[in-house]
Amino acid sequence: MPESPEVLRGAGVSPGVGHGPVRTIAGAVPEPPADDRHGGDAAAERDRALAALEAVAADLEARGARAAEAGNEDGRDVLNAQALMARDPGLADGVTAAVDGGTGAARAVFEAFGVYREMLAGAGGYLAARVTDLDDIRDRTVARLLGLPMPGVPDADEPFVLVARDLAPADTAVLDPARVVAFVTEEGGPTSHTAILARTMGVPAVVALQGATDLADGTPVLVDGSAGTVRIDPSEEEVAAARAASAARTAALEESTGPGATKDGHAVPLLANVGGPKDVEAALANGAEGVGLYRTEFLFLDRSTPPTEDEQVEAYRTVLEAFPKGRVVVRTLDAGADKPLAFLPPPGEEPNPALGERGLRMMRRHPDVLTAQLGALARAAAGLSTTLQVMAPMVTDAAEAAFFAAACRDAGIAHPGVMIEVPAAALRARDLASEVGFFSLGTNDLTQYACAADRQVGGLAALQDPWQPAILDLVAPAAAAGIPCGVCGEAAGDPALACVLVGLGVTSLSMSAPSLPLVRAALARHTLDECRRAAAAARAARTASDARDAARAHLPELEALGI
Ligand SMILES: C=C(OP(=O)(O)O)C(=O)O
Ligand SMILES: [Mg+2]
Repeated sequence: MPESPEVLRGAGVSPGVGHGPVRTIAGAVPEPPADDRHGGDAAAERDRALAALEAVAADLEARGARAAEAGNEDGRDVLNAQALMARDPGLADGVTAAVDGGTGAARAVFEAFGVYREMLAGAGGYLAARVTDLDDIRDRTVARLLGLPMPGVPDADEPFVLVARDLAPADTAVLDPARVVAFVTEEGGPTSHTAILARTMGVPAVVALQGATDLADGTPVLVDGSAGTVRIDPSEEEVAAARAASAARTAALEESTGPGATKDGHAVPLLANVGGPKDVEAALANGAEGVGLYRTEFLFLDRSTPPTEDEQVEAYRTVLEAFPKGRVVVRTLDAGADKPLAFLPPPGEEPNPALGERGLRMMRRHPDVLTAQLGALARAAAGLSTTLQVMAPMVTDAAEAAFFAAACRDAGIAHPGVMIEVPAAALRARDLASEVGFFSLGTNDLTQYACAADRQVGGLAALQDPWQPAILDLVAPAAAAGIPCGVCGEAAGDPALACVLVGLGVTSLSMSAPSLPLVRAALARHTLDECRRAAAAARAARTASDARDAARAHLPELEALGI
């Protein structure tokens, strides 16, 4: 049936249904003209400028208090630090001097911030990373003085659908999942960090939706994060039907508990992807049997110096202790490309950072950082019953796998493994399997590299699809290489694809915690044989969408789960 023009289609990256009015993150605030002069009353103009700064500081503090009430204490700290910047006496002096010289309030604010901006940018590292925070305060103050809409996440009393070109980490620090019923972005691919964040928060999301930011504020929309659709001005019946499907799914999910297994009892441990101790609660709440991917670089994003061994031990031990009967797979730092770390910059200009020094390549250049991390991991696991497994990202061949295994052995780590996310490693998985004890397939990067489609480019979403039969062809040799082979890329969280991966021989699945129940339910309703038939049918297809359809034909129970 052709779809009505009221339905826009993007990439569904976080399941669920959200209904509410559109609220758009306002666009850039323009620079006030350089010749902006006030009418002559300098005292009044100065008061206006300083009052605007104070109002911005107070608003940031109020948002901080709301973030803390919603349990987001990191968000509160970021916002309080911004409020302090807005109240900096040196900044007020700069504004006063410019206004006294005849400059209009908005331009005076813009120029006073400019001085600080240069100082911070010049300082490099952590301080340079604060330039964005400073720009945000400047833009808020200028918007207030010029009567323009406030940039950043809008304030609203009723639940709303947040629409943006893309979401910056600073925008998301204050998001309250009770108020934001869905995300819709014009950019961002299925493996972008906006998509990962949406899944972590359990908020339905559609990304790479062309024309998203043309939706007028207040337009009612119905977002389906599984189908990737946004229905404009839906009827009451449509909203009710979507809600009913969503409720049926929730009911089915409530029945799905316990360890992961197919209908005929083939065990498939279901694990969580975490970025640090803060994600443990959601992992446990969703029944994770352990951690399949601990992205350690997220602990150290905002620092100009490497973390000390003691700091690391604490962060690792908290996660290890949460799974005394399970396993925790920790990934060594994956610095570079989409996860730049200030204290580990690339050695020089890299025209293609995704193809540059990242992951294990970076660690080989900084062996001291790798040794310290492995040492901290060994210390963190000492005396605990949890099984610690440690894996390296961005491994290309058997020599690199051997290097990593030796470094682990030297540190006293018993279970070294590697991620399979470079096509060369997947094709020669047997060579790598003789060096390490396990594989974990990173389907996000594997898809990026196999399809030559940068995961940060929203326009290429169709090519960043792990249903591409070529990706399944790369999974197969890794799963058949004779050592345990999990999947920790986002593909593991797609219930239909999870069944296919199990059919290809994958031995565990790790995903954002909110995806666990649906994957558990999908597996529990299909036999290993059905999964194998679905996998064979998907590999025999010629396009990603044909592969999806072909697999579904062998997974009859997906529909009952609203998938
Ligand atoms: C799990 C993966 O790692 P990341 O998304 O952190 O690069 C992957 O590439 O699939
Ligand atoms: Mg990766």
